[in-house]
Amino acid sequence: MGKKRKRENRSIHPRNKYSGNPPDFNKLASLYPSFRSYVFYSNNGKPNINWKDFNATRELTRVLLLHDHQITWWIPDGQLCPTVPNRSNYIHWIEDLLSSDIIPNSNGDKNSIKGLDIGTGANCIYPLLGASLLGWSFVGTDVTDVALEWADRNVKNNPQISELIEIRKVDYEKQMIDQDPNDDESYTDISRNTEQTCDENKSYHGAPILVGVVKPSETFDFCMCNPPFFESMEESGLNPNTSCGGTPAEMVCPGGEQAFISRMIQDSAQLKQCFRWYTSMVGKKSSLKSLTSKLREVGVSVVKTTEFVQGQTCRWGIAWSFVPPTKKIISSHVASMNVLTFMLEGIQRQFSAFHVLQSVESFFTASGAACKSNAASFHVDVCSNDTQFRVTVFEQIPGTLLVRGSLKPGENVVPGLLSSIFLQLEDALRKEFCLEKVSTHISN
Ligand SMILES: C[S@@+](CC[C@H](N)C(=O)[O-])C[C@H]1O[C@@H](n2cnc3c(N)ncnc32)[C@H](O)[C@@H]1O
Repeated sequence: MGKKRKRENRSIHPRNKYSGNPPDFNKLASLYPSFRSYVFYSNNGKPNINWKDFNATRELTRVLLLHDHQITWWIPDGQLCPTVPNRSNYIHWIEDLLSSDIIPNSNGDKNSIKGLDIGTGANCIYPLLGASLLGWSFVGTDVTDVALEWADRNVKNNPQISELIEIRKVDYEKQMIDQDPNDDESYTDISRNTEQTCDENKSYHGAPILVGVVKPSETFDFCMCNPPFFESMEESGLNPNTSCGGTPAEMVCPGGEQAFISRMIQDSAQLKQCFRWYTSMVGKKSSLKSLTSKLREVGVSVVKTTEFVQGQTCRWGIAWSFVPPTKKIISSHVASMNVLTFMLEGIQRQFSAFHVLQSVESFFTASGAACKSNAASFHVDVCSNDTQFRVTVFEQIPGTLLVRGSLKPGENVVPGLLSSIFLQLEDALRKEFCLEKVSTHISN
């Protein structure tokens, strides 16, 4: 129990309303009679609810949204019931991305942030939280009638923020008609490009996600998505310890999250800078690697990942952008294929740039290359049979280093060789120095 609490504290975002301040069931029970009926007291006198009871978890979400966010909210039986503290973490992570200087902030007006929530669900949780916590405006999309009807109700029942939220139907039929019936390519050719790295060639054949949903000339600061993670309801194996509901339409899509997010990536490669940040939740850590490779293939400028620990389950977040990174982080000549860069974030306290430099040297020496390191300017010159290059380690902020590899002037290298060496180096350094949680890749 102590262990679990520690884990939750570690993961909750510091700006989350519930960080260090978990929901007070006693107080909520005394204020809301409808919630009181679900609260029971365990032997140690602590109030709790039966997490396996959908009605109890839905009522908790209702009173938390009302009490802490002044949001009037409801969903019909069986629809996916969100947990408010956990969903808030994703919102705050996006807030961090938007305020970071990883990419330049072209939208100078902090007060007019606009996001698109892919698959907003009947619960419409992200637009409701984003609008009430941060004043963001949203387009929330969905495909099912029940989701669209209830998301709309949840918006209309909150006139204080309703102006900020548009619920948009993803019109599958219309998209199919608009498409040239002989032109199957528009949706299949990009998937072919990424199939080599696609998990068992799973591809998405569902409704449009971004292309065809975003209107011409529309731009957004970000998109977010809690995708259908699973390939079947059996796979979802509904958590026996909780009852958060969830219908097949909400939980399942052919190919699962791999296919869904891969389509998001393909769409983003067409829409490019229509969004400053593309983001999605990821249900399985194993999906991250293949998604990250796909992102590299389509030429994104930045990828960031994070971990959301949600009680006993873990989820991950992945974010990417086509906006060129700020000069502050990465010099302009990074665009040349002769320079590769990656960030090491979450470096454990006992390690410094010097340790990383030493490790870079051992990494290349172990593979038979000759190395000459310069501790004063934090670089190692590497000379192998194939090529010569310099690796430099830069301190960014405490706990974050930038590692840059650059070919010696005039040096040519087999295409892809430097990036493949760098992927391995990045992997090795991350394993040695970083807490597992966060990683950032910047590549050209
Ligand atoms: C896991 S639920 C997420 C609901 C809500 N955002 C949340 O976090 O609780 C996934 C949602 O995506 C919707 N969906 C599936 N395919 C979609 C598509 N192509 N475009 C928009 N929404 C889609 C489903 O109907 C469902 O409401």
